[in-house]
Amino acid sequence: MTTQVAFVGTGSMNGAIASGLLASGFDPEKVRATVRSAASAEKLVDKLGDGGEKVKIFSAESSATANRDAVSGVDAVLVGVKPYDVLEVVRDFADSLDSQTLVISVAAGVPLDSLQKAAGENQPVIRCMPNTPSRVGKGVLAISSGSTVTEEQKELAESLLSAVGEVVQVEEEQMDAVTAVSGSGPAYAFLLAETMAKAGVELGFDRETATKLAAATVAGAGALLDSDPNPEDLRKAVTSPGGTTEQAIKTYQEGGLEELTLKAMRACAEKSAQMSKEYAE
Ligand SMILES: NC(=O)C1=CN([C@@H]2O[C@H](COP(=O)(O)OP(=O)(O)OC[C@H]3O[C@@H](n4cnc5c(N)ncnc54)[C@H](OP(=O)(O)O)[C@@H]3O)[C@@H](O)[C@H]2O)C=CC1
Ligand SMILES: O=C(O)[C@@H]1CCC=N1
Repeated sequence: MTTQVAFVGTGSMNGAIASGLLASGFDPEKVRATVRSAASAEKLVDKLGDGGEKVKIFSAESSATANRDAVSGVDAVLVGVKPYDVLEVVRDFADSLDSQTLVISVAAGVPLDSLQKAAGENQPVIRCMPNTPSRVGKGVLAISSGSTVTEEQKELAESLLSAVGEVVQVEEEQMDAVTAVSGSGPAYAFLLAETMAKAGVELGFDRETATKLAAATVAGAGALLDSDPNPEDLRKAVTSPGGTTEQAIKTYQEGGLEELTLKAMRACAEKSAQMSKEYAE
């Protein structure tokens, strides 16, 4: 692929996409990445993994034109700064974009309309809600395109993003729900692993062993789900009638796991909707 791509703000999320893209074989010499501090720029080489040393890295602290330099002449820009920084950062580099450069924001709660205004009324913009398993090529990336995005540009976005996971087209109004399920979702699975490890310590393991057992179990369950995306069947296959698992599942269900999960995901979606109002322009 000869596409050139710039990552503006390369932290947890954009760093995961950049690493996943490089691991998929994308030419590191076609990748630029920016961060705010010089210290983060130094650490980024290692964080990017395969080919990280060939990526051109810019820091906004070291150069006031870092983001403008990074986006100039590329085919796609992935904006991965915190939501409250997105519009200011996009406005700052907008004049350095080629007219065809695709601007993809991965920020939660920043509406397409606001991105469009910040980038310029004819600039192609896409709102994306990815997740961090993109780092290992197992992401889910929901995208919603602005009105000026051509079919060819949608294909470019899909071909770039599908290198790190599954790309799903959604309507923008579904982004709050997407954030609640897949954007924030990895944290729920990690919380489960964390909680299981703590409970393992209560049951008598040292912390290291408990964490190893819990993490390997959640990772193994994820790998099974990957080969057979049917959680209910997989759960039933572990649960022998009258056996041990049944006791644990019953305890979870009687304790309100379903209601609590719905409540947590509603809170997440509501926060995303509230942010969309805050960043509406
Ligand atoms: N983390 C996640 O799982 C997900 C995050 N997102 C979205 O991704 C975005 C980033 O979140 P996350 O990766 O967690 O945050 P991080 O804090 O990890 O990353 C933010 C990055 O932006 C850089 N940055 C800040 N200001 C500037 C600037 N002016 N110019 C260039 N770079 C800058 C930071 O550099 P420095 O380190 O030097 O400060 C850092 O590299 C958010 O909008 C979030 O909503 C979406 C889906 C999932
Ligand atoms: O917590 C957040 O706001 C970001 C968006 C989705 C996952 N992390």
